[in-house]
Amino acid sequence: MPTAAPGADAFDYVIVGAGAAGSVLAYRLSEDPAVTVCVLEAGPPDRNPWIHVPAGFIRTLFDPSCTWQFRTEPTENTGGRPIATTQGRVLGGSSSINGMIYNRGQPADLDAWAQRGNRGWGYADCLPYYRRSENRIGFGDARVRGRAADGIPVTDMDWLHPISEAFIAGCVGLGIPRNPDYNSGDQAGVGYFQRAILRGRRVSAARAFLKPAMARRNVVVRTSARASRILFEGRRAVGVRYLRARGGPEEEVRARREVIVSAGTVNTARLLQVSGVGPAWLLQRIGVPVVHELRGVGENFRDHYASRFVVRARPGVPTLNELSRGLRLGAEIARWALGRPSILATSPSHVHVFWKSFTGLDAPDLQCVFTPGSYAPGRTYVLDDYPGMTAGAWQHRPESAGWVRARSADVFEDPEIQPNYLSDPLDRRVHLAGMRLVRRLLSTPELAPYVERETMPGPEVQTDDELLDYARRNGTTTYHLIGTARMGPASDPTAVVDDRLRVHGMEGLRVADASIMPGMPSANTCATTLMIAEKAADFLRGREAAPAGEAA
Ligand SMILES: Cc1cc2nc3c(=O)[nH]c(=O)nc-3n(C[C@H](O)[C@H](O)[C@H](O)COP(=O)(O)OP(=O)(O)OC[C@H]3O[C@@H](n4cnc5c(N)ncnc54)[C@H](O)[C@@H]3O)c2cc1C
Repeated sequence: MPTAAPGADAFDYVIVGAGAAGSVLAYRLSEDPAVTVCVLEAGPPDRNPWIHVPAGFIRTLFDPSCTWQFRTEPTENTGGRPIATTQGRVLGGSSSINGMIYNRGQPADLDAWAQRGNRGWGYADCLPYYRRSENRIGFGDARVRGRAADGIPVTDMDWLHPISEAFIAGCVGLGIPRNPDYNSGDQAGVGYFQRAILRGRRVSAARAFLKPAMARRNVVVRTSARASRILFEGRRAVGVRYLRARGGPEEEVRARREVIVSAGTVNTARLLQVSGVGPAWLLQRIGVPVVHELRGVGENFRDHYASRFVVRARPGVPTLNELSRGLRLGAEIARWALGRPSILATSPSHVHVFWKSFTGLDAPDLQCVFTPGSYAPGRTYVLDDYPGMTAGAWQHRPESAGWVRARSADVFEDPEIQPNYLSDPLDRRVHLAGMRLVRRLLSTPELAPYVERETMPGPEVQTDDELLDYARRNGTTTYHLIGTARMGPASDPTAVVDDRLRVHGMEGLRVADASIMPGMPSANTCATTLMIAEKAADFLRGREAAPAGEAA
């Protein structure tokens, strides 16, 4: 039984991770002035100015001072390449470095969670929590969209490019309807993305939720505090040990009520493992005594794997590539400073297409994205020095699953991350259909006036084998990591948390972040993570579930 380290202090709740989920939890739990909350965050405060300028995404992604520069294990399906699955390591977590897209997915995603035995997680049950965490500014059905003053602002794209308009018109010409609100519960169609951007600035979960929480007297946030171990008395979590630097002295904070792990899909699994909760064989391998065997910890890892097509635009078309250089960039900066629409305040993807890999499907199984700019071959987010446009596609709900496994008990050593991208035959089939759809979307008569030629993969790549070979050698993550502490009933031997997010077999320990998702939403993952944290806050506060919303 661990004894309190010198200087240990105690709070009602200790939250590990000030990311998307941790920020919401800190805000909601501290609404009760009678409780105290401590948040441990491995990264620094979010003072880096590039975090707050939406276009700064390109810079922060590669900056190790505010990111975990994780790499996956190479496989044949990634052409022997490791893939950079970078995550945010800063206040706001990945919501401080992400693409800012707000996308809830499809009602059926959540209904499938409920069908797996997770009571209270159907779409109608979750809808009030999406609404609670959102402040939709713009069009939307009031029964579905949230207009909470303290929610994350979700605005419409305000910088519209003629190429994007032509791309959308081309999609409509192919029979894909224009969708006025893909977050309404009816996702199919084409249109502009909605974003967590307000008045030209990114609104991370830290800005929306953590900062207001920090203004309260009952919240303490410790930055550069990397949790190294959850402390247990028997099966009960009683606190957390953390390190300020590798090899430094361990400090300790005690939890009177509960420890909540919100460290993100990779780090949550790793922290549970190094604390003795996980597959016995793995704990033995890394030399950690077993507190409780749970073989699902770190398993069921999923991500979206995307392939992108690049088209060279006709000379003279001012795409993002030209607008982000020289005098034109100066003009864009001036527009941004004046609060006018500017490329500095856009999300990396501008247009969405949610569509089907074959006709006859009930709902889209593909997400396609389009941007009137292009990136240099093999280099993520470095713009080409000629006019270009990019479209990509990924499968909504991949079957391929992998794992996250600690390599040692040292939380400064990156864990093994194996997503097994494209390993399931269905995923390869849907991925191929997505690539062929993207090519069709880039070949419409409406877009033709802007198109010179396809440069990636290029017209010589035509057969299924050639396209898959291109996907294997050039595909990338979309950074939507989920599933390593999957929610499910105790009868499921691979479940990690129950439907109130309590870790099976333990007391005083919950997980609330993207890792609990039992299946991949048909979407980018931040909106659903915020919803999960809102629900977790109600569980922790012993509140009745919010009345179920309208099912779509
Ligand atoms: C580059 C990128 C682009 C993305 N684009 C989008 C998008 O456009 N739209 C969308 O919906 N989703 C997007 N996502 C995904 C989305 O941001 C995540 O799903 C979401 O942030 C997950 O929230 P989380 O709370 O689970 O983890 P995170 O937000 O990653 O937060 C986890 C926090 O825990 C901290 N932490 C980890 N380990 C420890 C430890 N041991 N001790 C203390 N603190 C610790 C981390 O530093 C981090 O701050 C993107 C993600 C990335 C990385």
